[in-house]
Amino acid sequence: MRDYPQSVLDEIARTRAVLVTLHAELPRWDLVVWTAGNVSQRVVVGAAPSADDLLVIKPSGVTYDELTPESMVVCDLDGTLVDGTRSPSSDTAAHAYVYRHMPHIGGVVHTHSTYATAWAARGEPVPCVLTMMADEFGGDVPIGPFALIGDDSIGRGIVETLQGSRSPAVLMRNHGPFTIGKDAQAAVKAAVMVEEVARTVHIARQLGDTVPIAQSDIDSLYARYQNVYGQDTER
Ligand SMILES: O=C(CO)[C@@H](O)[C@H](O)COP(=O)(O)O
Repeated sequence: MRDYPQSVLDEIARTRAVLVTLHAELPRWDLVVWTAGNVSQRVVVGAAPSADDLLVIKPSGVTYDELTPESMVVCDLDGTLVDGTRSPSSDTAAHAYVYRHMPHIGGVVHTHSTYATAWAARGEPVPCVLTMMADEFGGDVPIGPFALIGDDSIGRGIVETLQGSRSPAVLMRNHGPFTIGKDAQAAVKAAVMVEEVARTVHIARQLGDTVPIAQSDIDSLYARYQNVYGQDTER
């Protein structure tokens, strides 16, 4: 790690602390059990995001209450360990692939949250029938391909599915949700939101047919939420 400038080392230390807080959000919102799931954040090494960047991620198989800044693992974007006393998450290759191929993405989250994973088990996209879905996902929550862990397959499935979508979430078939964002906090928010809408639409389906939203309305809602919501001009 000594080959990196102090500014990068400082950002790594800050990111390690941020990731402890963000990992705690997964059990807080009932998105994981035991050691399932993981959160990572990109650390930009040069003047702009590139394949030379680093990622910080949780150690594999460690329970959430044991996570500390020091336990967080640093890898390069080939998934090779750069700094850490434990093995990196078993999903590190998937996170690294996303960062290599989506330079605008700064955070990746994976959970096994119940309702989103149930949709993944059925291989059916969550239809955009809620204004909240239009706001957050700009349309349906897509299904990604079945992919075995251990190489670039999961990461490739995430990127191939999301590159053409406004959604920050993909339901990898038979596995569960992966979410992306400008940073890890944005990706954690998407993980919370995808479980919420997966649950609501599931319950709606149990009560009867859902009613689609016109594409023009989805586009209008998405544009407002992404560009106006929460800003001073909203008030
Ligand atoms: O989905 C998987 C494995 O298929 C992972 O999310 C595990 O559930 C958590 O693995 P670690 O991050 O602890 O290695």
